[in-house]
Amino acid sequence: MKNISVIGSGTMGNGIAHVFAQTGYSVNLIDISREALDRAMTTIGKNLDRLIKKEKITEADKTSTLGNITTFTKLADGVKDADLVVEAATENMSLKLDIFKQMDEHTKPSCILASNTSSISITKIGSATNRKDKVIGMHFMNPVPVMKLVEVIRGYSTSDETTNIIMELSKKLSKVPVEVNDYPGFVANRILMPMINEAIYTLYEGVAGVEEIDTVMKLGMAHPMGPLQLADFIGLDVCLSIMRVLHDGFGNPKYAPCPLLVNMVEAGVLGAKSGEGFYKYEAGSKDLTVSKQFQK
Ligand SMILES: CC(=O)CC(=O)SCCNC(=O)CCNC(=O)[C@H](O)C(C)(C)COP(=O)(O)OP(=O)(O)OC[C@H]1O[C@@H](n2cnc3c(N)ncnc32)[C@H](O)[C@@H]1OP(=O)(O)O
Ligand SMILES: NC(=O)C1=CN([C@@H]2O[C@H](COP(=O)(O)OP(=O)(O)OC[C@H]3O[C@@H](n4cnc5c(N)ncnc54)[C@H](OP(=O)(O)O)[C@@H]3O)[C@@H](O)[C@H]2O)C=CC1
Repeated sequence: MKNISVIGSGTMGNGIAHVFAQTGYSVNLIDISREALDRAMTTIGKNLDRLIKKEKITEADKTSTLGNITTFTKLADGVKDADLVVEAATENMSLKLDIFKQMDEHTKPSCILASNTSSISITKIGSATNRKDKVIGMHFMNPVPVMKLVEVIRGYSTSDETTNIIMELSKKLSKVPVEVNDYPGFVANRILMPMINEAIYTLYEGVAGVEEIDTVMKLGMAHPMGPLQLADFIGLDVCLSIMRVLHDGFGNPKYAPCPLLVNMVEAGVLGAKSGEGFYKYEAGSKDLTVSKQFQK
């Protein structure tokens, strides 16, 4: 396996492109938006600079990593030589079905088609292709260059061969793969997202404020980030999409998304990527200030 294409260059796509390129793979990074691609290359450059500062890599490593990445705005051009495509576009079922249909048309028949989806059925995504055995979930965690886990999700028809290739490839990226079956939210978000949703309900019901909720979970449970800060970090739109997949998939009211989460997403308040969520985010500042909306 030599050529990797990554579709979507947002929060996750840039990190996935980064780790493949740093491991020596040739990466085609594809997004519909040229600005998103430019932003992604700037982010990858900054994250490589962090590693240089910590003397983990050299300037020459940075140059070769960036040199391994080529950007494209047309899917057909970016995937034609791929041995593996990792789709990391917006968490939306119809969008993913359309992208997988296009991937199936424009890639070599031997190419494996993976999705970084947080929760959407790999079996359903596979149904948009004529190679269901080669469709798999390759779920990286955010921030991709730092987090060790890759959740590898087998769809109903995913072959042993495809699963083994992706398990071994994840190890080559210095990650730890864990194989799971294809049910809503898989394992990671079946457990994480109801906790985040419950933290939002706790705020919504006035049990405690933003900082208090996050402090309880950071100091009481040794979480590196409180659940509200983590929701901002993941993206509130992504959190809402995942809760909807759990709610629809299991039909159990315990997964109903908190109305406050729904309202925030409808208002375009999406967390760190939009500059505001439960906290305010200013470019270049590491300070965390609670959003005006939630100040006492
Ligand atoms: C929604 C889904 O489907 C699945 C998901 O991804 S759920 C989200 C999973 N992720 C988490 O739970 C993350 C929780 N948060 C954390 O682990 C930490 O807060 C964090 C790693 C993000 C930052 O850690 P921190 O100690 O506060 O900050 P900081 O000291 O600056 O960074 C720690 C390390 O991460 C690196 N880092 C931090 N943010 C980074 C980023 N965005 N990209 C690349 N590297 C980053 C730093 O360079 C630093 O590296 P070293 O250990 O080599 O020094
Ligand atoms: N955020 C997280 O913590 C995690 C997210 N995930 C999953 O990763 C995937 C990506 O999420 P995330 O990176 O957060 O999302 P972002 O919104 O940050 O990025 C998605 C990117 O995909 C682009 N895009 C939309 N449609 C297309 C298309 N047809 N072709 C190519 N690119 C397209 C978007 O462009 P535009 O902005 O112009 O629409 C945007 O640049 C989702 O499936 C999500 O569930 C998995 C693990 C963690």
